[in-house]
Amino acid sequence: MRRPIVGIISNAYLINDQYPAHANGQMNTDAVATVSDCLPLTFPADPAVSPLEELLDTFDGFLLTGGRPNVHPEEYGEEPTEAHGAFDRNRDRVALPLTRACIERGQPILGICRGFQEMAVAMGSTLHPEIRDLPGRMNHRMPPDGTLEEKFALRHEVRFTSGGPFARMMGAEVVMTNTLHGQGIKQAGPRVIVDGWAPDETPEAIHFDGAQGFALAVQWHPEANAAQDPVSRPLFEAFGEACRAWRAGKRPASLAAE
Ligand SMILES: N[C@@H](CCC(=O)NCCCC(=O)O)C(=O)O
Repeated sequence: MRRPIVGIISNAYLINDQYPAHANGQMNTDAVATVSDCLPLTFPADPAVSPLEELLDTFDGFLLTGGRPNVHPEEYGEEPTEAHGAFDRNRDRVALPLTRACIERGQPILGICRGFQEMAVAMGSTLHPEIRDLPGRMNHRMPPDGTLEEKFALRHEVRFTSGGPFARMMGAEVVMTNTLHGQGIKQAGPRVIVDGWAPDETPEAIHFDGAQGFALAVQWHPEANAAQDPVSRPLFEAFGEACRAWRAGKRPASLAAE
């Protein structure tokens, strides 16, 4: 049986400041290929060329990657301010409906950083545009002038719920992660279960009440050093197993009965 195919959502770029492109980081494709053991294919984050039903029919699972632009606040009922920074409305219009469809169908989906925020908002959460401005919060942003190693260095602990899905997956209740984000969950949606927190109580890991399939999201970047990092590896391995099951036609019991 061929390997499962994982759709990796793109970000929008201008090559040479003039040539529009869809792309994603090589760390993401490498993690999906070598740790999840799936075929990574990037798809354009544009509903005009990536219709939801075709995405769902084409891919066995989805990776919503990080991205510098922020989810537009109108997706969670708020007005944009200067603090919200740049947006990518096309990606919002693909990622949020895709999240809801995957959670309903039990089709595997993994969210990273912006992808974590997209999945949280898709399921009713609100975001704060700059968490480091909140009392008692750390600066979760990457060092802007750092090297790649410095940007993706492990910077803070994440504490998981004892006995929760992340603690069981990682074999630990406290782990170290990197951090490259300015925004964060302000109010979790009704089905969003926060399962991991930074030391300043910033939500760092979520799953979804009633989700029948693999639907997990993390605020940090597990794709960095995914093959060696003891936190990243089990996450991408579990994602790959879920995609293999989907590829083999296995469906959550509640869905199989339909
Ligand atoms: N824009 C959101 C999400 C941050 C995120 O995905 N960071 C990784 C981006 C890496 C890069 O392309 O610079 C936020 O700021 O919280």
